[in-house]
Amino acid sequence: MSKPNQPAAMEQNPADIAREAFRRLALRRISPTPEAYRDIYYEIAGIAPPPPPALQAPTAAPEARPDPGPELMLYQFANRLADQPGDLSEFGRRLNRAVKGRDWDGYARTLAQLAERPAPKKGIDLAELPDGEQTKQLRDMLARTLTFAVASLLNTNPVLAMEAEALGAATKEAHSDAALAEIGSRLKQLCYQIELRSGDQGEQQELLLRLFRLLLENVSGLLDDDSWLRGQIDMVQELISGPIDSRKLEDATRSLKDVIYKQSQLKHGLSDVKLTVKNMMMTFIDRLGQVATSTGDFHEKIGGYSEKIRNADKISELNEILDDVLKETRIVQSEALKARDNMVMARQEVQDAEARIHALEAKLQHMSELVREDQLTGSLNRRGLDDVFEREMARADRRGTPLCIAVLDLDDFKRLNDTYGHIAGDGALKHLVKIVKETIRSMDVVARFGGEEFLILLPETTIEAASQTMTRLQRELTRHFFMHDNEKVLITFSAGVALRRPGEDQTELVKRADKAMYQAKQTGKNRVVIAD
Ligand SMILES: Nc1nc2c(ncn2[C@@H]2O[C@H](COP(=O)(O)OP(=O)(O)OP(=O)(O)O)[C@@H](O)[C@H]2O)c(=O)[nH]1
Repeated sequence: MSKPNQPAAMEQNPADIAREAFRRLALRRISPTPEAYRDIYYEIAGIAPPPPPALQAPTAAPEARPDPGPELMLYQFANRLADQPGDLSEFGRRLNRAVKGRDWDGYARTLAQLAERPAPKKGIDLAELPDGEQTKQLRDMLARTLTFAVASLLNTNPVLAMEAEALGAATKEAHSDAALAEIGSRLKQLCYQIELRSGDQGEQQELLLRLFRLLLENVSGLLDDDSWLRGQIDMVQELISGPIDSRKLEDATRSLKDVIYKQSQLKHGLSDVKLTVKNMMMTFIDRLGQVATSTGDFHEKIGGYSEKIRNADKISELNEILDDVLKETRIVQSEALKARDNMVMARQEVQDAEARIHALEAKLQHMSELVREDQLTGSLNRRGLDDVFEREMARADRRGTPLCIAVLDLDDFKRLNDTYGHIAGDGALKHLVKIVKETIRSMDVVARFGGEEFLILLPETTIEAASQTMTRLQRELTRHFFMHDNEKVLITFSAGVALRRPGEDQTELVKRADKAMYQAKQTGKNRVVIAD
């Protein structure tokens, strides 16, 4: 505010002093003459009154300054007020007119109106007026909010944080409409930017949480067996399911660290166990291979298993391989283990000795079987069959191998006899035995059971294989006809096959096979029926 040239005591606020002077005149019910005003004015200002001035009529020269003294002061006050912006200037002009017209009542009325004038309205240049107490507080609060609160909340975005601080500083200085309008627009822009960023941040947080949940689900998928770890994972999932705060995140991190530590321990332990099992199995297979060198394709299979074990990377795979190995091993196991050391040490000697023994045995067997043969067909007779039966049952029991028999009966043999004669019938029986011997294995034995009925003994044979052998024999008979007087005679037979039950004797077994053979007869002949 520019200051006029006037006494020191007046420098404080002549308008206020003038206003107070008129208030006191009114209170004391004193007429507002210049003299009365002057006395009270100097009383309020606390200075000695000057000697009475010689008044000069302001009407004589309207633009001329009045003489110094109260009128001059009233004149000066009016002029200064007229220089003020807004409605103050109108008050100034009215006071000026009153001074010039020496209309002291009018001057007093105008001053009273000035005193009662409401607070300045919007539109007055605030730069020229001091802040009210509330405005000051509000301005301060806004500046602090921007400088400290908003700026520190924006610490992840330095550009916006700096703008918030700059706005805080500008708010303290902005006293004009234009400055406030500019701050308002910058504030609006800042709010818009913050809103944008907070949307992005929320989206990023959601994406991170989704990623985290996905990881947790995968980790828990790896932990089928461990209830402790599953509990930890569930806890972490529960922690992040609700609203997230830093405490919850800390808890989740701690729990997850425990899980990761335990998991790494488990993984380490698991690979150790796998390696140990692998090595154990390799050693086992190597030893088995050494023991079983003479067991032909078993040895090759064992080699294959070693390779499989080397390539296996799951315990479950190793288990499957071990099962297969054990299955293969079971057959040779008992013999292989019994003869293990001797076989390795003196394999060649054993093989030679075995060969000699076999030759000798075969010779002996042939000789003994001569008196046990059926004279017509060359198959075993019943006595021979009984001996072989006894031997094969004992062997099957010892080895735990299956033993099957088949009972064969030629179909319509009576008609053949009747048609071609008995000699032809005999020839047909011999032809049958010849084809049987060519079809069955060397270890199988055929015996004539009586009349046109035969029995075939099939050691180490499953019931399915026995049945297939009989069907194959029927096929062979249709391919190799019995020839009588250059005539092709088709011989067929019906058969019943039976697998010996554990401990079952010869009579029971033959009875079951016989029953099955009769079923084959009754259901059309030239058939094979498996006994119950
Ligand atoms: N040539 C000859 N015939 C025999 C011999 N032993 C038994 N037979 C005959 O074989 C025939 C058996 O006849 P059946 O028991 O009625 O049986 P089938 O005619 O074969 O009739 P199905 O068994 O029902 O097919 C009888 O005629 C016996 O005489 C033998 O050593 N030589």
